[in-house]
Amino acid sequence: MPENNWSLQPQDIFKRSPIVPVMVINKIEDAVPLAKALVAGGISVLEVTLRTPCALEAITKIAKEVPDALVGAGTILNEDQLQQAVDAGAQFVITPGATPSLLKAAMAGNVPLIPGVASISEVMTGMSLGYTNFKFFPAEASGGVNALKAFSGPLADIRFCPTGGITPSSYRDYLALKNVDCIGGSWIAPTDAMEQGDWARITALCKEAISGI
Ligand SMILES: O=C(O)C(=O)C[C@H](O)[C@H](O)COP(=O)(O)O
Repeated sequence: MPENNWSLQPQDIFKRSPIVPVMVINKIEDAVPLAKALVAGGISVLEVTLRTPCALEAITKIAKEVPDALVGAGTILNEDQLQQAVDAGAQFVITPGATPSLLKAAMAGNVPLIPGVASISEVMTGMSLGYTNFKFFPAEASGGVNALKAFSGPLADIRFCPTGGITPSSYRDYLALKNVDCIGGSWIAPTDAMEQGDWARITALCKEAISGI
């Protein structure tokens, strides 16, 4: 297996928080209060999706101003975005899918990549380049809990963070799987709570989710 020069190992990211909020930040002023609300609720691994114009700036601010959080960039689709996320201060990078060139570029850098996969062949491509930890996306649409159970036979040493379509009523079923350390979801950081500046509600949602595990 190739060695990596990453500043942080993906297994340490996976073990740090059982729930990874998928964050869509529309207003830069929301970035730090949102991150603080999540950390206050016991969730400290944060995925900021690069789906909004202020996402990179949000990553920079959270990395500087919320030291208890581990902030990563999501929705990375190519090497340019990978570089932008690294330059913004992302501590890890997470993608919905993966190309061999993106996998190779991240493996040569210092910031860990969690590649998105939806099939065993995609996992095998990642494994051949040294990857062991993957985002299973879109989890529910790609077979959900049953698919991950089936993956655990041939892919016994591979760890997954399922994301996509996971809800407050299904996250425990995923976390109970032996090849799952953490799950991703947007329900924990709802847009309406952010719009209302209702940070207490977000903290409460985190606490409720963590206490239910
Ligand atoms: O933008 C990305 O890179 C993504 O991977 C998409 C997110 O993971 C899903 O949007 C999760 O959202 P929910 O299904 O609402 O929990």
